[in-house]
Amino acid sequence: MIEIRNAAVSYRDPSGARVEVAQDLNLTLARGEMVYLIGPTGSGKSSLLKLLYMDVQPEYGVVRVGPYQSDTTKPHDVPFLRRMLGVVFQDFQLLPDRSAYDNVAFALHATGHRGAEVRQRTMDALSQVGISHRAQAKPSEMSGGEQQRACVARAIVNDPMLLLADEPTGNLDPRVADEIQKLLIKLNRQGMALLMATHDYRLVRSFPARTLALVKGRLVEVDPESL
Ligand SMILES: Nc1ncnc2c1ncn2[C@@H]1O[C@H](COP(=O)(O)OP(=O)(O)OP(=O)(O)O)[C@@H](O)[C@H]1O
Repeated sequence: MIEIRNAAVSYRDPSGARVEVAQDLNLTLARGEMVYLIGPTGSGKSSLLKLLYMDVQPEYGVVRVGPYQSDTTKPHDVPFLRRMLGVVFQDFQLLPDRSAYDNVAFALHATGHRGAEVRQRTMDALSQVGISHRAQAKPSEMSGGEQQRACVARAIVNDPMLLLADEPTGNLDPRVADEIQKLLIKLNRQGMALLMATHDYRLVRSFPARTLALVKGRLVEVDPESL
């Protein structure tokens, strides 16, 4: 259902020269699978996630997400592809002047939902992440953990098949990081595939799952216990 085949990622440097970040990337994610993506800073973890939400096109090779394939998906189809994915970032990226409720409801409005359905689904998502009592709080009134829970609610409210998490615990202390990780694992067990980029080897050891490392531009399977 989710596949990267022989793909490479490259960018242009300021002089216009092509700089290859990753080559021969191969990844298959089964329905409901959980995978960690580790690697040193700058190794290309975020770029690999961007391949999947088609923010970056592969230099060569193919990316498939459900029925969408990178070489045939038109720009106007990308928003439909993204409805199948939820994305959570390290730096939350909540709208600062809106409540947790509005931040989550916004994602539903963007996909054409209206009225009572928005209210019901927004409150369900906030309940699932444990912050329904903070629905009216603005980001500045919420703890880091609460803000990340609101981001997770926003990411899951459209019921995605895959949750992409890019360093979701990077701004949180270890206790709160563990709570967020438990939340992501709970959602994964309910059937949502999870691909999580992280630097936090302590977290990977505490909650082991299939772990892939980006090493010199290539994906290598590693034993989480060995980290
Ligand atoms: N839009 C871009 N234009 C040019 N170079 C880029 C662009 N995005 C990323 N890069 C470069 O590609 C490389 C991989 O970046 P990427 O953000 O994917 O790595 P990462 O493993 O996620 O890093 P970190 O752990 O620090 O977040 C880096 O050298 C980065 O500078």
